[in-house]
Amino acid sequence: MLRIAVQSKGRLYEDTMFLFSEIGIKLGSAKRTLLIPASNFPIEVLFLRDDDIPQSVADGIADVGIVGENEFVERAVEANIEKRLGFSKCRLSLAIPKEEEYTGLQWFEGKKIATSYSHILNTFFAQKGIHAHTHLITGSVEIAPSIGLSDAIFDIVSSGSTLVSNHLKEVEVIMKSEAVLIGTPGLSADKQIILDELMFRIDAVQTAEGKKYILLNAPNEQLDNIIAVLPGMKSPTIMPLAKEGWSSIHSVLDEKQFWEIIGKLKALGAEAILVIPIEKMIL
Ligand SMILES: Nc1ncnc2c1ncn2[C@@H]1O[C@H](COP(=O)(O)OP(=O)(O)OP(=O)(O)O)[C@@H](O)[C@H]1O
Ligand SMILES: O=P(O)(O)OC[C@H]1O[C@H](OP(=O)(O)OP(=O)(O)O)[C@H](O)[C@@H]1O
Ligand SMILES: [Mg+2]
Repeated sequence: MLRIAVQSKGRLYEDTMFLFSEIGIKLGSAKRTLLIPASNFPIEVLFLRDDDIPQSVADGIADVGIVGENEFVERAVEANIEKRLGFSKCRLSLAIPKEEEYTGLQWFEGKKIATSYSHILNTFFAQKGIHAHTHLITGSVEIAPSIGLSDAIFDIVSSGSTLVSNHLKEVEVIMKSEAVLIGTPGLSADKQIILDELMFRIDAVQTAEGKKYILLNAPNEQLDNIIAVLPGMKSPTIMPLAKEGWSSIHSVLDEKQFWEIIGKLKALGAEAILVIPIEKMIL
């Protein structure tokens, strides 16, 4: 059994539960139980505050954990990043009152900065030769300047709307973050097998992201031209239609190239184009 530490409530909790459902891991719905085994996979889920996840993995209390990279770097513990998960994306930024004129990093010299990420901030300032005072608070960081607690803040930013509603402006991005799967050093061979299966399933979900399955009908004389514009995984599947001289073509498209390719296909005489989402992809 592999033990995985997960945030007990909050943003990462939601995103992690969604990942578990996509990779087919079912958890019993025992409310307020902090250690729940999956019913169909050899893992048990340990629910913790996200701040405690890096240490619990480093100590081997949990074998692996899902946590924001920001929190992992802040704790500076011995654990490995096994996989970047691509969700809960945010950045850690310095922000100052919006009426202040920002003059570059020197602005922070001698200033007081409220943050929950003092290790990351102090490391950054030490590298840049700036002497500032960090004031550690664990929440509601954005309110600190307006109540006289600090001159500036260093905190998580995503859309930026929390900064705007607190009359702050983002002036420096220090770190980009996303959820990561971390692992304890020296996992046993048995547990490594379970972790490999877990990562295989996550890969299948990640590979399918941004990909669409496309089906279309085309006149046979245009087949070569149509195949030339379709990237596909290896090559498209082609099947004859009951209608003489026509074929059905199936392929996989990247969402980013989607509209450009559809335009070309239509120009080549493609008809009845169907685009279907792909849930998982195993290459
Ligand atoms: N607005 C956001 N957009 C995207 N990701 C975010 C955002 N806010 C936080 N995150 C990411 O989600 C993680 C958890 O955020 P959350 O606000 O749920 O934590 P918390 O308040 O510290 O919870 P806990 O009670 O577990 O300590 C953060 O460490 C960060 O990696
Ligand atoms: O740039 P934005 O999109 O506004 O997001 C940034 C905010 O999101 C997080 O708080 P959250 O909303 O999770 O609430 P919390 O204070 O309860 O952690 C974070 O602590 C910031 O305050
Ligand atoms: Mg926390």
